[in-house]
Amino acid sequence: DFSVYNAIMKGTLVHCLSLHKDDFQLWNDAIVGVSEKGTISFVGNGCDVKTLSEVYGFSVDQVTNLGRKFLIPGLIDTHLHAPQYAFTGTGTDLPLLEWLNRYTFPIESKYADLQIAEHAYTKAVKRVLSLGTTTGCYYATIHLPATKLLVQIINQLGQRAYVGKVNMDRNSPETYVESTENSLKDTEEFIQYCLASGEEGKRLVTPIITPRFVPSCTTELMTGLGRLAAQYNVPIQSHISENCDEVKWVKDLHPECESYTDVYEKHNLLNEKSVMAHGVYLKDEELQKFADAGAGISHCPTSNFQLASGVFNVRNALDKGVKVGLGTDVAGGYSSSMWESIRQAMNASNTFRFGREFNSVGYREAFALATVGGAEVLGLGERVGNFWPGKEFDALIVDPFVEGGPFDVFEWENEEQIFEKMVMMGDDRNIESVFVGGKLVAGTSKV
Ligand SMILES: O=c1[nH]c(=O)c2nc[nH]c2[nH]1
Repeated sequence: DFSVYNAIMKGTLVHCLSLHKDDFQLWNDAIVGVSEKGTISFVGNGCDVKTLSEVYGFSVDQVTNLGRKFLIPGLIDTHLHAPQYAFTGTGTDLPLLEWLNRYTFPIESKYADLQIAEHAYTKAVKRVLSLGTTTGCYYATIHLPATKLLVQIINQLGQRAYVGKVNMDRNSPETYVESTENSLKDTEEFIQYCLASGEEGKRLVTPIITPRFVPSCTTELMTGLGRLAAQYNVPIQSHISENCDEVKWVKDLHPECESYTDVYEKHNLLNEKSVMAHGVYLKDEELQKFADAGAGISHCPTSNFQLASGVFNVRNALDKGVKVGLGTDVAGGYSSSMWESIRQAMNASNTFRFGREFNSVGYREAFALATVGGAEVLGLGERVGNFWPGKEFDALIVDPFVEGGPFDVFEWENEEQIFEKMVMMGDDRNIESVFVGGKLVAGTSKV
């Protein structure tokens, strides 16, 4: 059991104080102190190590020198489906609604079997941790026992997470559907199970209410889930406006509502604790409702490209004051790597400037979306996302010079260029250590 409690590290620190591109900070020779609780006690300039050692009461030889390795915040995946991990990178030939019926529902229905769940969930969580995802916002399946098991696995492996038991009581296959009553009962039991697993503030896993999307939930179910969300003061996640056929279907199902956003709003499922995935086809008035409600969007560009859903305009949403984070959306997304999501977010944003003024999300902003952006969307802005003192030490040690790594570094390149290469070309070979709350959860630590 390795940890960096009570440790002091010197290295190149890269993080973002906010989503604004001027709030990107890269400090050569930074010093980061981690408390005995695994939180960040201070951040300073390595040139002042002597003064810092007097102020914070450590001895200079206690400092671990990481050399030219980077110290960066852990990545935050605001949308992924744990049961779909097993078929990531396959089933790339169908649009959303056909893809759900052909590939997704048959696989998810297998998680009634706890052996399958244990095997696949363990692989999924280990994989995303090794890629540097320190917080994941997960969908499980409709099955209560397997969803509880996912919580246990995440707790054992030490990841920070939101986990939702999926709710589906209409328009679903016979083998993968539940009654409204059972759906609500199991959801409440799941919430209580998670909340009982540890004290607020110390628990790694938070329960999240998870109506799959409007087409698979009746009004009665959505109303009940809105009530549970309020009663237990827990977050909510769902999908919204991902694909044209889906948007049209929701319009047909709910002629009484003005928009897709309005359906969630009318069922008390749109508030400052909501994380809605995709939002590709949201109209400006709907984005305004998001901004007014303080609801967040999980932008999942890898998935939007793979399922040919459409392209979300991040810049427009940010300009409207909407909170945005990034998600892999495994397995709509072909990669469980948040590094891929960062790159695809840049590509997605570039499509809006073909032949026009340069206004895309660059690598600094995309990195910010994957860290501070995700933290805000999940309501964890006070606890994770960057190296602000007092926050949890959810961090990665990244080695851009690793033997056999995915890119080369040249003598004339400066630290920012090297970091840019990491963002654009890096992978788990470069990730030496992954810490959650100061605890080593993947990789090896030489600290
Ligand atoms: O990308 C997606 N993945 C899913 O599993 C899903 N369910 C509803 N809508 C969805 N979109």
